[in-house]
Amino acid sequence: MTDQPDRLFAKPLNPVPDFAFNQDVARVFNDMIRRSVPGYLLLVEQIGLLAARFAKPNSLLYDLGCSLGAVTFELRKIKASGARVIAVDNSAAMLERCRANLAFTAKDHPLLPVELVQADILQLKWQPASVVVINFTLQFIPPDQRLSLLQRIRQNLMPGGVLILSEKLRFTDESTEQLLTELHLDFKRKGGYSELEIAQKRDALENVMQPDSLQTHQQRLLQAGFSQVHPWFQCLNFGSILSVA
Ligand SMILES: C[S@@+](CC[C@H](N)C(=O)[O-])C[C@H]1O[C@@H](n2cnc3c(N)ncnc32)[C@H](O)[C@@H]1O
Ligand SMILES: O=C(O)C(=O)C[C@]1(C(=O)O)C=C[C@@H](O)C=C1
Repeated sequence: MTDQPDRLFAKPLNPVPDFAFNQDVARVFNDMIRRSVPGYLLLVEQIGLLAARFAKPNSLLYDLGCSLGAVTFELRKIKASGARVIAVDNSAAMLERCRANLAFTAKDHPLLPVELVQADILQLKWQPASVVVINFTLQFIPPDQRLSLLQRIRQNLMPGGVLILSEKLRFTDESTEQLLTELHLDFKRKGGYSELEIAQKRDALENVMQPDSLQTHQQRLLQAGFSQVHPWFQCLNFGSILSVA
């Protein structure tokens, strides 16, 4: 399945529809996320490095909101005998492409088996895991359901297991929020997005994506029962946190 360049918001839309992970987005997502999230490729690669340190043999590694499988591709390279990757997404369109992408993977080195699950991560039937990754997905979960989701993740992590949570970040300091937002828009402009695309994408995300501050994430992760919370990556207004059960 060929990916296409992201031109979804290039023409005037009236009204601008709420952003949804549908066929149109899935078709351009590979391009969209690289041009929208600064440091994305480096982040995904480093997630593989962090996960490899904590993955336990004969355990599960979860990728929650797997989209096209970028994180799953990193998790399946991990050398942990008997481990399995469970890649979850509630978008059939995303999973269809993820399945096709996985089929193309070279078979020239041993890879962990992957199970694709179409489900709402809020309704997931959990099995004990050593690694859970939720990469730019929690921000699409209703804020009042985020703590209970993190508590369920914590309860299903083995001792010493980890959650790697990456999110777009909001800043409580107004000048920081304004500066990093502008720098993010500069990043999008450099990636070839027009002012119309930037404005329409922002409107489309308005009702479906609610970023939190780093402080809110840290407090909520401790409240969910994690013993250690380590912010380890930030690029402009996008960051990632490693939390240890
Ligand atoms: C920004 S994308 C995640 C990017 C992906 N993790 C990566 O690193 O390339 C958000 C994904 O979460 C999925 N998603 C959003 N809400 C979900 C839910 N409640 N249950 C399962 N998947 C969900 C969307 O379909 C979408 O594929
Ligand atoms: O904040 C934005 O403008 C974004 O495009 C961010 C973001 C994300 O963080 O998930 C939003 C939608 C797409 O999934 C790609 C990137």
